[in-house]
Amino acid sequence: MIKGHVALVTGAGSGLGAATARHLASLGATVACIDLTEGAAAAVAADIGGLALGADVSDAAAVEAAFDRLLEKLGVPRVVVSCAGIGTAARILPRDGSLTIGAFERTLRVNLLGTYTVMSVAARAIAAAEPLDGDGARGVIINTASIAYEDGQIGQAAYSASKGGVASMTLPASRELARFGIRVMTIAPGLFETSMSAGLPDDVRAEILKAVPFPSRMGDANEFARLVQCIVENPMLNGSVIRLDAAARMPIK
Ligand SMILES: CCCCCCCCCCCCC[C@H](O)CC(=O)SCCNC(=O)CCNC(=O)[C@H](O)C(C)(C)COP(=O)(O)OP(=O)(O)OC[C@H]1O[C@@H](n2cnc3c(N)ncnc32)[C@H](O)[C@@H]1OP(=O)(O)O
Ligand SMILES: NC(=O)c1ccc[n+]([C@@H]2O[C@H](COP(=O)([O-])OP(=O)(O)OC[C@H]3O[C@@H](n4cnc5c(N)ncnc54)[C@H](O)[C@@H]3O)[C@@H](O)[C@H]2O)c1
Repeated sequence: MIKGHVALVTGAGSGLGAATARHLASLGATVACIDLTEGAAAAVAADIGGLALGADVSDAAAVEAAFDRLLEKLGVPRVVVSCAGIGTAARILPRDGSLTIGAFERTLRVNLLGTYTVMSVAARAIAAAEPLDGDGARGVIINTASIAYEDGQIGQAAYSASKGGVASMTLPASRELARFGIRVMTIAPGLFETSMSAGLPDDVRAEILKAVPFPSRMGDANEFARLVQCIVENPMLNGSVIRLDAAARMPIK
């Protein structure tokens, strides 16, 4: 389902998405790279001979338009990996008495609604495609949560809620899409070295790394990409959330 097929990666302009796009291309896939703007996806797409597409995943019309272009240029993707997302840090009750409802809404729109939107648009196209094997497999959708969906720190109520939603969607989505030969899996990474985690204050990062048993380090984006490959290549992986975290359990803050 990789070599000689089309794959779609969102958030492909950076970090885990970029590593995944590159890895799938190295395995022989033609990869469509979605990011906020076509320009943000362009460098990775150019490097791998893929297609750069610009779309805010929280904007359904933009996702549908980008997908229409993907179908026109490359055809139906059989592997869809949603990495697009934002990290949000905001207390429910900051000291200044402000309300952080806007941050909550934006976080849920991008991380949860955006993931659902991409999954919906992709599933509609994949379900109409020819089955690829004796099982009747047509494709696999891999979404990205975070260990924060279970170990959320102070200031991660919005982020953890968004990732908890992504994790909770996994089983019902896999149950529903099974009839179309589409598998749905979720990866919940621990702390990985990317632009997003670079935004963490050093003291926060240090405290988290103390709680990472082995290997006690930040993950490499290629280690995420290799799990994507494993999921695609093992048809018995369906409806599950895999923590990719070196046994980390995050501290309160
Ligand atoms: C300014 C920092 C921006 C950080 C950007 C981070 C971007 C997101 C990065 C994500 C990385 C990858 C994510 C991935 O999925 C893996 C992970 O999840 S790794 C874990 C990531 N962890 C976080 O993102 C932590 C998020 N939380 C925070 O960063 C902070 O909690 C905060 C929201 C920025 C607030 O910082 P504080 O240091 O707590 O500063 P405060 O000013 O809020 O508080 C200081 C002090 O005052 C006390 N206090 C606060 N509010 C009140 C109140 N309403 N009444 C009374 N007292 C209050 C508070 O208790 C503090 O004291 P202390 O906590 O020391 O007792
Ligand atoms: N880095 C980590 O430690 C870590 C850990 C757990 C989970 N995650 C999750 O992994 C995913 C990838 O994160 P990353 O670390 O590679 O971050 P990153 O910031 O390096 O990459 C995220 C990419 O998504 C894009 N993006 C953001 N909002 C978008 C939107 N609305 N529409 C389209 N594209 C959008 C960004 O432009 C960026 O290119 C995110 O969902 C993040 O929550 C990251």
